[in-house]
Amino acid sequence: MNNVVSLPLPATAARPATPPRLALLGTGNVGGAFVARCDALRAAGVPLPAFAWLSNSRALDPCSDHIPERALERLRAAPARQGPWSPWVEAEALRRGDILVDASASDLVAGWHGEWLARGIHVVTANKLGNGADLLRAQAIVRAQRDGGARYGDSATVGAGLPLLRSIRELVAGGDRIHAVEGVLSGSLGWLFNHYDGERPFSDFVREARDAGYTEPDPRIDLSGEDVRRKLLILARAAGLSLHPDDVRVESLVPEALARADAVAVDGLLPSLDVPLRERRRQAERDGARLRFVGRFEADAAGGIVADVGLRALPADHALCGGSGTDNRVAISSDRYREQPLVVQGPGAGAEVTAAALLDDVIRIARLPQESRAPSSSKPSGA
Ligand SMILES: NC(=O)C1=CN([C@@H]2O[C@H](COP(=O)(O)OP(=O)(O)OC[C@H]3O[C@@H](n4cnc5c(N)ncnc54)[C@H](OP(=O)(O)O)[C@@H]3O)[C@@H](O)[C@H]2O)C=CC1
Ligand SMILES: N[C@@H](CC=O)C(=O)O
Repeated sequence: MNNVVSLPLPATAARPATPPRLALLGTGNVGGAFVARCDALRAAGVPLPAFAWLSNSRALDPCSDHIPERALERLRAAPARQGPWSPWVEAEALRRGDILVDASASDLVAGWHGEWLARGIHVVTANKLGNGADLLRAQAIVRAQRDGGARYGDSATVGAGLPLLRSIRELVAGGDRIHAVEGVLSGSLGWLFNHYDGERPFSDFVREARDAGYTEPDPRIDLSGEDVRRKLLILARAAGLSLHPDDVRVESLVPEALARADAVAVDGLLPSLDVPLRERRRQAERDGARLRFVGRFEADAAGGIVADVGLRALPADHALCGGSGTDNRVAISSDRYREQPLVVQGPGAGAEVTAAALLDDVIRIARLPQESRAPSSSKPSGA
């Protein structure tokens, strides 16, 4: 698990009879929307596990007053810290059956997913770096589910909860081979190319998408195609394909200087996107085409896989040109959907839909009977 194995591990007591509790990592856009949705559902009478604690990179709050909104406020006001230490590392121990929600974009946190699962702690994540990055880490997560008997809720990682991953898993469980997945998998890039008019600078639109909470905390992760690569890896692995990050050819939109810049300099360098994107749009317009940022993998029966991510100029009546706003639009071809693919479309970014997907997974896990919530023989989902 890379650099995380040396950190002190919270002890996990085996107390299967106690009700599960929630722990939340990340108090940003998605974490905040998650807390707000928990409050709204509780007020509507939906039973939810209580919070054991909430945390961000700066502090941990045990939520002793049982008012998560206040804990959120305290955490957001916590002073900055130096160094790689994370407050939750020394937190009150999570127990077998508890549910850890990862609403961070942290590689360090993702490196812990397998560890928690192996200890019987369920992990529900919007963070794609668990099963959408290194193949060994994704495989360890599958093994840890099997060994620890805990569930991995990853609905929020692709399409912000759209029934994409679920559909692929159900097709595979039903005996289908997945032949191809192709589509607009980025909500922010979908929004950008739905709105970019070639008049106002592209960088203005990027700032709007960032301020609306559609982009990753660092918008270069979207603009470089990295976010789509991660989603493609998650989908391919759900389809049973052992795809490595380097197996995906990625065309980045980010000029070299912007790619190399420190985080604080990113905003000032966004205008370096403007001229190249204006030219791409003008050329597409001359050709009667539309720009769409597309991710695709195709797998043949012999195990060969082609996977790529990049900006394409598509005929205006192309199936992937449909949709609006932050819509994802994704075609899945399989044994049964050979001639006409199964198409899933809907909002693929935004804090509210993402938080709803996280909470759906939490509710699904919390409602499982105790014995199937944490048996040593429960079936793993994922890669
Ligand atoms: N926005 C969207 O539409 C979607 C987002 N996602 C995913 O949701 C995740 C969160 O996105 P978003 O809310 O926009 O991001 P934000 O930047 O708004 O929030 C990230 C949070 O993670 C916290 N964090 C960072 N490192 C650590 C750490 N080591 N331990 C604990 N907490 C940490 C940050 O803490 P601090 O405040 O101290 O910096 C911050 O509170 C990302 O992984 C993203 O890919 C998934 C689907 C859709
Ligand atoms: N930044 C992502 C958010 C959801 O995963 C996107 O643009 O789709």
